Amino acid sequence: MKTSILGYPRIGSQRELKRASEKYWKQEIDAEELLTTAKTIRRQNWALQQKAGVDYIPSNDFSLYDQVLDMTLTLGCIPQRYQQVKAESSRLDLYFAMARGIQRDGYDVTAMEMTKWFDTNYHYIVPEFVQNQTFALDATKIVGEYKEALQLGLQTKPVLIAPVTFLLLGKEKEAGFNRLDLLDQLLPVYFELIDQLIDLGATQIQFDEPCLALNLDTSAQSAITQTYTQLAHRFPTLEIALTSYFDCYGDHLDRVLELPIHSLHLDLVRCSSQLDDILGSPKLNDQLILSLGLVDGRNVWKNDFQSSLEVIQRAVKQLGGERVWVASSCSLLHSPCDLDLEENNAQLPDTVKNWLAFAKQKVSEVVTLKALTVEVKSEALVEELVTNKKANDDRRTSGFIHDPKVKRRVERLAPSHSQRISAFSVRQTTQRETLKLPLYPTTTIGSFPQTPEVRSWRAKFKKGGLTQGQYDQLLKKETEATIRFQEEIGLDVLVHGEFERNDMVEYFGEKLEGFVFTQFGWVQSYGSRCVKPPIIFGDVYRRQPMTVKWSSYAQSLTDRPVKGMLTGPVTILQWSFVRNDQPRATTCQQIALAIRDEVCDLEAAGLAVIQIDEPAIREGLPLRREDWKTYLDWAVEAFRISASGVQDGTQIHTHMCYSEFNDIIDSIADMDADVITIETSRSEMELLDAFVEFKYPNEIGPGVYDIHSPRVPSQEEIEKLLQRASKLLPIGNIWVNPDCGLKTRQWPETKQALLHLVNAAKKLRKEVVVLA
Ligand SMILES: Nc1nc2c(c(=O)[nH]1)N[C@@H](CNc1ccc(C(=O)N[C@@H](CCC(=O)N[C@@H](CCC(=O)N[C@@H](CCC(=O)O)C(=O)O)C(=O)O)C(=O)O)cc1)CN2
Ligand code: MET
Ligand SMILES: [Zn+2]
Repeated sequence: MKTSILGYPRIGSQRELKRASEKYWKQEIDAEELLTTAKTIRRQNWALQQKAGVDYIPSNDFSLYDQVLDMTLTLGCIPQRYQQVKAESSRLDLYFAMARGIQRDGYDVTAMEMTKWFDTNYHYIVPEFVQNQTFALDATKIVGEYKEALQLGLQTKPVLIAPVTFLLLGKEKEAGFNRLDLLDQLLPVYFELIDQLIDLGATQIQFDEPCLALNLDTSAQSAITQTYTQLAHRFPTLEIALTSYFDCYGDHLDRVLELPIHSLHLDLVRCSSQLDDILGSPKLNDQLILSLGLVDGRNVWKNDFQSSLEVIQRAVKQLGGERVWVASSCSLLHSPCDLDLEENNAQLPDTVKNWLAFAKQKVSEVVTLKALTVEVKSEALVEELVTNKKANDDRRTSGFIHDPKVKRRVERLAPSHSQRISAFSVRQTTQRETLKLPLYPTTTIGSFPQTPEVRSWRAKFKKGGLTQGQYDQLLKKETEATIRFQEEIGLDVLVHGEFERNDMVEYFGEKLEGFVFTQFGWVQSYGSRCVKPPIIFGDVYRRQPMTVKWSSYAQSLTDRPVKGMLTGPVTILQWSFVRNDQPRATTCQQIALAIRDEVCDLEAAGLAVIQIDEPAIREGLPLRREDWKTYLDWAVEAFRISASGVQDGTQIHTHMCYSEFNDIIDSIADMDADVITIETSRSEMELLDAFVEFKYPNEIGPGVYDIHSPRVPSQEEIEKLLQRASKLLPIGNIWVNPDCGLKTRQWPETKQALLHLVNAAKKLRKEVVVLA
């Protein structure tokens, strides 16, 4: 029996990589210093897994920004617009230009598109393909990291984003071809890469094909067969570890069982039934190794050894120990690094802490599970089993997590709780009378730059260096300055700026009951950006108003409407680590009721516009279509519960980034928000198609400013986007806004970009008047 880890977090347990890359981008350190930091992290990760006794330790799971972008560069799939950067800059700077865009030294090139990695809060950079796409190998990174590990005496298992998934994750940038048609040209480049790795001594390669967790059309299905047939033919001795995760193989199961592969990985956390499906399948040959993904890479709860051991034993009984591996369910990229760092965390009671395991602990769990299966049980091992059972029993029976009041309120939910008083058309008329906004009303998505100063005040306050009064005073000043700025440039619906929030989810978690927090539980979201998801361990309710103070303060400063700003129930759920002892739908209803109370309190405090952000609603969609309806039903219902406590005149906004809504547009419409602001600018309004086709009835603000890049869009660019939107949507329904919040931006670029945005809206208003 062997143990295997699919990937380890690469930000460093103290976010060393984040700090180094941000310094590099600001030109405060040179490439060498950044690369040294990266190397240290890799070495620590490998050492940790080696010390724990993992058999198959991954390499190329490290990335300076994103593993898909790494593969894009490795395969030489560099879009035309970067050719000049490529010719004139280092590989590193080309890489970052593709990830973030570049607007300096005479360059002005937009970034590549970024989107969600399956149903996670991780984002990858979308490969771009053209009809006459060519590929060319640049093995620098993969080979470099493989050699680096060799020098440390370690033979690793390189991890590759595999060919079919690579193509499917990308996008055709021209009409007239299908990206899967590129497979024949792509495979030889993979072969060349594999040749090099084998020459260096690699015996096993992990081929990540998570597209196998999705519904695939017949051409994608045959692409899988073609790829692995050719690979096996070309490399007869290579141990092909075919890896998918996040859901079952489903319909693809027979196909993958027929592939000439060495091992097949199963995510048994997301799909516990598939082991028995496979063990019972006549297609299972007598050599295939099963990699049992039992240790959850997506959540923070301790593994339940007893039930994992039952699963392992079932597999071993039929296959023999040689054909069974114990593994993490997916890459540990989605787990926080190390629970041991939470030693002095007052916000994480020992009771709850004892129920948790982070990446480092999960590595040990994988190893311990093997030991418990194959070794003669030493006293220490028995002790581990007993302690683990105690922790799991304790969580199951803890009085800490159940609150009858909360459960009763959820049980009493009635259809009227998710229904606004009047239909949208009636509400729109009322809101037009009361809000008196111009055509093309302008607004922002909520947050303004979280400057190092703002973050340092919070850090100081948390450490006791500032009193509550001093901290509030500083935040008030920042809020007031932001209100004044918005008035000055002429925005129509203002926001308070969210300066008091560390993060749009963690902040609400801190205000709600049923959550605990880590101090160092960072998880990469994209590039250098990390989140610290709160942990929902028990029933959720609201103790007291959470945002009313800041919103009403901001409203008191101005005659223009200020938009109250809340995170919606589905997003709070999706971006937290969620208890697994009750359905997610139930936890979501509890959160929805808490947000509903807040919405009503904001209305009562005089806020006429309230935004309930649901950027994660699309991301939470199950990977397989057959599971969509159930999810969408409860997710939309939860949003409606949170939004439906107000009068007709109160305008409810929602906001969603990553707006690939084609398949779920009816559910988006069903949320019935008065206004939805969405992300569209990087895709040049393409993402609006769904709304147009559906004849989406409510108001809509397609983003016209890509806030994920420091690049400032010109007024003309914004006008063009608005003109395009105006051809597609009823003009009276169009809002003008950025793609998303501005917290990651700096003030100078924010000011310029928003000024361009407001001026573009003004220009369009005039044009419409002329036309009329
Ligand atoms: N949860 C979540 N998911 C999301 C988003 C989001 O906003 N939140 N947005 C989308 C895009 N993803 C994003 C993810 C993170 C960030 C982001 O800005 N993260 C910040 C951290 C935010 C945070 O928690 N900040 C804390 C802690 C800040 C910090 O690092 N403090 C310093 C101390 C600073 C000092 O002493 O001066 C430290 O701990 O070392 C705070 O402000 O209080 C970052 O990586 O830099 C942005 C977008 C999708 N998913
Ligand atoms: C990821 S969606 C962000 C919405 C939030 N109101 C903000 O502006 O930051
Ligand atoms: Zn957003």
